[in-house]
Amino acid sequence: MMENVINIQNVDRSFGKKSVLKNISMTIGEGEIFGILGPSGSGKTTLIKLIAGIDQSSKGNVTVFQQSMPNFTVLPQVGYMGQSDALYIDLSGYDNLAFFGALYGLKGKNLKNRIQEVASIVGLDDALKKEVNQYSGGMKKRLSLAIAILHKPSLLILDEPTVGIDPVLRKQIWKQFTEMKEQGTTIIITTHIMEEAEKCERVGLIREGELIALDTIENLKAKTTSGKIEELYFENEVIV
Ligand SMILES: Nc1ncnc2c1ncn2[C@@H]1O[C@H](COP(=O)(O)OP(=O)(O)OP(=O)(O)O)[C@@H](O)[C@H]1O
Repeated sequence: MMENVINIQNVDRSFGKKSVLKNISMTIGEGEIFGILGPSGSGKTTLIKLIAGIDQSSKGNVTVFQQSMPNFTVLPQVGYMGQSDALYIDLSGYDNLAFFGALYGLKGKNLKNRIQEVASIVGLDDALKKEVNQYSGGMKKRLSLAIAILHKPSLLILDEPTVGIDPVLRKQIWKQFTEMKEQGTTIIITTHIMEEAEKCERVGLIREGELIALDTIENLKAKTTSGKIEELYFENEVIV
């Protein structure tokens, strides 16, 4: 049986008087590729930050690997890639990877090999020696992704991972996600692009902080008359 890695129960998140997440409940299973789809400002980033333990809910519970979040003991098992790059731009790509690798406790030959491995996954083999301030936006994004997967996390949380990445590399990165999934990694991806959401096994649709639908792409499409998931955003009824 597939175990639930993530359990979100009646979660609210407010900033002052502004309610950004409203009574969200969902579970995500081990080895699932789960998409969080919603327009800009709907609350996707806020939600995954609660899962990653970077932020705390105002109400309700988030558990990851059966631990109530935020929880430091869970962090080594989590890889997180935010929307803005957290890179040292005066260092080379290699040194960025070496720095974060050391934080994760990787050393010596293991670290070296793993850096080569992740660099090749994201197509940065030839750019590792360059300083990051010479990288393009897409290259920085790929380096951030390489850092997020460096320690082989069991849970990978990615905020719009393939924005600014060309289709060829996007395909390669998705292939890697599938391989990681097959090895049991749970992957959560936020996106506002339908095509990207369609690659996920299940998708939660968020609108103005509410989870309006959650299902497989196939089932979500079956709930529409046009066969287009976008349609669900224009319905008033919440179908979770
Ligand atoms: N720390 C904060 N203080 C106040 N408001 C915040 C804070 N963080 C997020 N918000 C607000 O919460 C809402 C949801 O933001 P969030 O970043 O989660 O949306 P999103 O769906 O990820 O959007 P995008 O796709 O543009 O990143 C926005 O209106 C945002 O202004």
